Amino acid sequence: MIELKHVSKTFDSDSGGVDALKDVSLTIEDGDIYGIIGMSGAGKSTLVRCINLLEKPTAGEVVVDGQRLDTMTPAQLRAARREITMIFQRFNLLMQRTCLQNVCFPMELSGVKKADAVRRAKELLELVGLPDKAQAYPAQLSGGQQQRIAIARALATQPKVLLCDEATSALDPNTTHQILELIRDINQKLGITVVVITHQMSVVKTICNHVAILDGGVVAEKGLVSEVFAAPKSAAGRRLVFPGGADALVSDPQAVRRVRLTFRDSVTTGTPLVARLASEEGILCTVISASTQKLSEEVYGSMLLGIPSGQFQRAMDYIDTMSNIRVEEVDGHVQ
Ligand SMILES: Nc1ncnc2c1ncn2[C@@H]1O[C@H](COP(=O)(O)OP(=O)(O)OP(=O)(O)O)[C@@H](O)[C@H]1O
Repeated sequence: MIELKHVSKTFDSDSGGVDALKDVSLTIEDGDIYGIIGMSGAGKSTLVRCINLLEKPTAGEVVVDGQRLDTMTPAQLRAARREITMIFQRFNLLMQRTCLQNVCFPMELSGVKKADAVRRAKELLELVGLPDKAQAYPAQLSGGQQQRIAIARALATQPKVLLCDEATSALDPNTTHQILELIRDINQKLGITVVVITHQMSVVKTICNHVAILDGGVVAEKGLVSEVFAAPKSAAGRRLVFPGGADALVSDPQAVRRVRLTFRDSVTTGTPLVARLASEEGILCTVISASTQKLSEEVYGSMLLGIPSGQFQRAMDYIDTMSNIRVEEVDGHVQ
């Protein structure tokens, strides 16, 4: 289990301190795939670097597998870091070494005998689907293949935790999908806990079970991906899940009040709500935006309606009678 308890990180800069993380508390269970998402500058990289103590928190505790990392000696920390490995957006492979030598490298550092290291490296190249690239150099590989080698190298010390810092951000959508499949496969086969840092919703939706949304160094909300993404409660969550600030331009806030409806399951998403409001209640709403998404094999719908101000309460009472629909009024900025 990874536990961050009231972690804060302040960087010194010429113009004063920068509070990159403010009182962040998170628990990531063993074997989970946990996404940390947020806009640029939200503190994602700082957070992930605090998990393996590449950054030392200014305050708070980092506990991995029951061991408190932030009070360890450098030697203890080096040993603990073998269990917490990391992959990066730019792969960070050693370009003068072959793929096999890259995968052997962390084993060399930790004193594994050469023959054993080579045997394990070959198994890992097999696991990531590139057994034939052992003697190739990184520059001879595509970005997706380089990330596979980086994953093999990260697994060389038999870690318990794999940290992925924007690991697919430099890849095209198809390759991204393949790498995410590989990470999920490794999580299932080896039981490794995975922490995914990303600014892409699609990445979190594809592989994560849980997610925390970071905003300005603070955890704005956290929970199951299906729950957070179906009905985000925080302003930062709504900005991520329902982008489209232009919505505010397409209806007159003086004449209509806006509500966001979120639906769960295919029966509810199939309900002709707008038509029923019109035919049964005589309320003519405008649909400002609407979408459906699939999360964890469930279908979720979201619709932003403009309801004529004079009929607002009647419409809300009617919608309240329907099951599996969550309704909330949103302000003029449509968050
Ligand atoms: N070494 C540093 N010195 C000073 N400020 C820093 C340092 N590292 C990060 N920061 C600041 O901390 C804040 C959080 O940065 P961080 O890189 O963690 O965000 P991020 O969410 O990962 O952003 P991005 O998605 O753009 O990488 C930013 O304001 C950044 O400028």
